[in-house]
Amino acid sequence: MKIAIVGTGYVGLVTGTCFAEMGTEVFCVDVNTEKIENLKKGIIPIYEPGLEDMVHRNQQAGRLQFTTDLTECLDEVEVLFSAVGTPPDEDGSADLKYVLEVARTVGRNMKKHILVVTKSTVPVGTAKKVRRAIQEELDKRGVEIEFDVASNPEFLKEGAAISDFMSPDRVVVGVESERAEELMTRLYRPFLLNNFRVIFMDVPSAEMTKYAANAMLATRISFMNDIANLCEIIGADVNMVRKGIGSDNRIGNRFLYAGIGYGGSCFPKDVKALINTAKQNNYPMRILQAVEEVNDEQKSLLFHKLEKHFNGDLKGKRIAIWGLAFKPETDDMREAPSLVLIEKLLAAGCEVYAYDPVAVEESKRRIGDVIHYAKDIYDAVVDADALMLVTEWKEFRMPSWSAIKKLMATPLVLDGRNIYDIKEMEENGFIYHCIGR
Ligand SMILES: NC(=O)C1=CN([C@@H]2O[C@H](COP(=O)(O)OP(=O)(O)OC[C@H]3O[C@@H](n4cnc5c(N)ncnc54)[C@H](O)[C@@H]3O)[C@@H](O)[C@H]2O)C=CC1
Ligand SMILES: O=C(O)[C@H]1O[C@H](OP(=O)(O)OP(=O)(O)OC[C@H]2O[C@@H](n3ccc(=O)[nH]c3=O)[C@H](O)[C@@H]2O)[C@H](O)[C@@H](O)[C@@H]1O
Repeated sequence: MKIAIVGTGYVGLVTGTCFAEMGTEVFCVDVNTEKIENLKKGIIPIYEPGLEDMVHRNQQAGRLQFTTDLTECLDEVEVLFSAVGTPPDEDGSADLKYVLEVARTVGRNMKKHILVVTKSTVPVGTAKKVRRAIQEELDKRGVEIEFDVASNPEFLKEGAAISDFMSPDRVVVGVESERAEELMTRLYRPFLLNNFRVIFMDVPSAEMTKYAANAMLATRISFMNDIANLCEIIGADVNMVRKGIGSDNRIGNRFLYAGIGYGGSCFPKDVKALINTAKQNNYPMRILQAVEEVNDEQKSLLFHKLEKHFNGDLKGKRIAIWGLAFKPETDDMREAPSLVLIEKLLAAGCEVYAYDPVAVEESKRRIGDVIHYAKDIYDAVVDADALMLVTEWKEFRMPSWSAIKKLMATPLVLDGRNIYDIKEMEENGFIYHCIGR
């Protein structure tokens, strides 16, 4: 089968490459000329483990092609996935301009039946708008061509995108016709040969499932951060509490890690969008409002701990930061807790020395040289008054504490991800603060 993926970002590039890996012939389309020219040369625009090799392999096999012109492949493909961005509008609702632009391009140029599948995260009702936009363009042309729309939200996580896509827990598909169901079954069967886990449903339910999943995961994180903050006040240890509750099958042990708040391109955006959808329908999402509030405050927690340690006097302090990306195994810094922390540190008159294994270029693009970039974890802590652990990259887990103690001006460590052992840190002579203990 031949398919097109429109939007070659995190989701589009991974989706296209994984479908090609299963033998599908894929055209990846993007309006960003530089991105497409680079991809044609095999240069991958994002850091995602395993992606580069897979792109090259499928490019060489001729199954994966890149273009800026959708009309080049529109006559050949049976299915078109739209995976363009849906950034938050000013009021927090999802901005659908790119999604509808793709729909209009399809309507203006299609010559035969096509199934248009929205993979982007979009509010309930979007498939209807996509259908209407395509139909309006067909009407303008005065032609009658059948087409289907479907919803297939994506659940991959950055940093684990390939394995999430290749072996998904489930695939959710909203359809309105048997033809669409049959096409989607053909596409996903190779991924789920022995245990077919495609859940077919109506389109609005599929659209809603995506927001409900992200909102539920964000809720777990804010809930645990709230519990952690209380643990700290009353003398309990959130790590123990996490183990204690996570071993209950009904709760499960994933996504229960307290920290300095969730970031990334999706949880913050999707929680806002769902609150907004509810508001537009005169329903208050009380739980999600609290989830957001807890998360916003949590991003400042490490800064407040630092402020408390130095009795509010941070002017001229030299602070080391380990980790800039919003989570490990990615260079993505969208809504990263590091950005909130850096802003506060600079406003308080600190000098910041940061290190991240892959996100330095992205940080320079976003905030430029307002901070110093260290060449490794040891370089970052030279003469530092405090070390703040922001992203739990594996390479930060077992540093040489004796070397670090010699390099730092003050042996103060603030761990925003609870990766170090309190006893060991104290034995090594550090003043150690973490979350929820
Ligand atoms: N990043 C993630 O981990 C996940 C994202 N999502 C959702 O998937 C969607 C895409 O997200 P990302 O891949 O992160 O976005 P992204 O910003 O990385 O990529 C979007 C791409 O679409 C392109 N584009 C915009 N308008 C276009 C048009 N008219 N024609 C062709 N290309 C166009 C842009 O140039 C860009 O390369 C969003 O709705 C997001 O919420 C869903 C699951 C996971
Ligand atoms: O819609 C999306 O874009 C995606 O959003 C998240 O994936 P992602 O944002 O890539 O990363 P996560 O691993 O979910 O982490 C999100 C944030 O939560 C934080 N987090 C995660 C887990 C946890 O226990 N505690 C915690 O603070 C992470 O540090 C990170 O800042 C979801 O996990 C994916 O299923 C979804 O497809």
